[in-house]
Amino acid sequence: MLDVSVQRRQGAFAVDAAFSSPAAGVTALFGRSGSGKTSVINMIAGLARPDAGRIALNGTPLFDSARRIDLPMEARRVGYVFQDGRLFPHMTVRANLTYGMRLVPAAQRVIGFDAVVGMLGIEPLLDRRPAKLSGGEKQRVAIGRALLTSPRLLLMDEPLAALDETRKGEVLPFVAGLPKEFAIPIVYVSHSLDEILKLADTLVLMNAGTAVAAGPVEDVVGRLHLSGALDAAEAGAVLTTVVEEHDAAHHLTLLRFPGGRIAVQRMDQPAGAQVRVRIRASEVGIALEPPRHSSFQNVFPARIVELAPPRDGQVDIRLDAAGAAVWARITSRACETMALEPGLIVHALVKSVALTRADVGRHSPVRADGEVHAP
Ligand SMILES: Nc1ncnc2c1ncn2[C@@H]1O[C@H](COP(=O)(O)OP(=O)(O)OP(=O)(O)O)[C@@H](O)[C@H]1O
Repeated sequence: MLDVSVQRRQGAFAVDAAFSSPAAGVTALFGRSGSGKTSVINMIAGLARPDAGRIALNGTPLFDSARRIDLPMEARRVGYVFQDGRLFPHMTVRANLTYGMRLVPAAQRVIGFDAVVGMLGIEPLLDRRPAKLSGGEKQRVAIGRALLTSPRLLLMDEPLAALDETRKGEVLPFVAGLPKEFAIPIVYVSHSLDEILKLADTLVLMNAGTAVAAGPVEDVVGRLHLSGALDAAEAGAVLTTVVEEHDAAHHLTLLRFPGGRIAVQRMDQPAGAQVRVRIRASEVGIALEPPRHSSFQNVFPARIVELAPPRDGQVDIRLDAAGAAVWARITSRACETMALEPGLIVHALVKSVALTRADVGRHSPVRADGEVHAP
């Protein structure tokens, strides 16, 4: 486990955050700009000192104010990938990669040069200098450099933020593969739910310096809704599903979850693959009877769990579809006309055209022991 409980005042801003996450897979630190995400990972890395608190990795304290423990950065064995890579400009890619590796005693080096270079596909770049690399290539080298220090924990601060969509798409699969390839837990700072959907096992929600929720991504995203941490347009749910089949003629992929089937824009994942799909509340409607003639491709029964207070004439409603949380957003007028209330069984309607590739991410959860769940 990674246990973090830190307090630190920096100017007018106070961090007072506590959370625990499995020391396996990817833990995303998510929240608005200025919520304290970077401050927290800087304290884990040893770049910033908490005023008080404790940080421990698998029971080993990295910092403990009560016991006066404050391991220097190098003794923490934590790798750090910054937004902008920060490669040494005067060194070749090879020299950048081996720089960190040499600082680690040979006996502690558990990750090999060839394995990292192969996994990140950077072999053709080894003799170039950073100025001759694209943004995505630089970030892959920065990830490689951090990995070659054989860290016990890898911290990544929005490593894709400086990249355009194409480059993001190029680097993201490498990041997603790291926990499986190298069994290193990752703490990943992001304010993009799309990235989190594709990468993270655990989600820690930061708000105004505090960790307001922590847990499996699906659970926390469902709760994010009412926390004010998401813009209204982004609010919704994340479902874990399995690819059932492809409908090539209609350019759709059919996903199965305990509550039913969902058709999404055609994706490349094979049948049987586990994928997550993000369904925004604004894409979900409610009917009292299953519609007989409608364009909605996705209709499944669900029970109303709670109704949020109306805002600007709209009501967000949490539904339970065979254990999966789904949010619907309808007008308060429709809500009144239909006399919706907790406990009522209704039918959720979701437009397939709304569910694009950006909303679907392959995801193989990592267990606490580092094993990756099949499929
Ligand atoms: N050294 C410092 N001294 C004073 N204030 C600081 C210092 N470092 C950060 N802050 C303030 O602390 C707050 C949290 O900053 P932090 O960088 O941790 O947020 P963040 O969630 O990572 O934001 P972003 O998503 O924009 O990177 C901000 O208000 C910032 O201005």
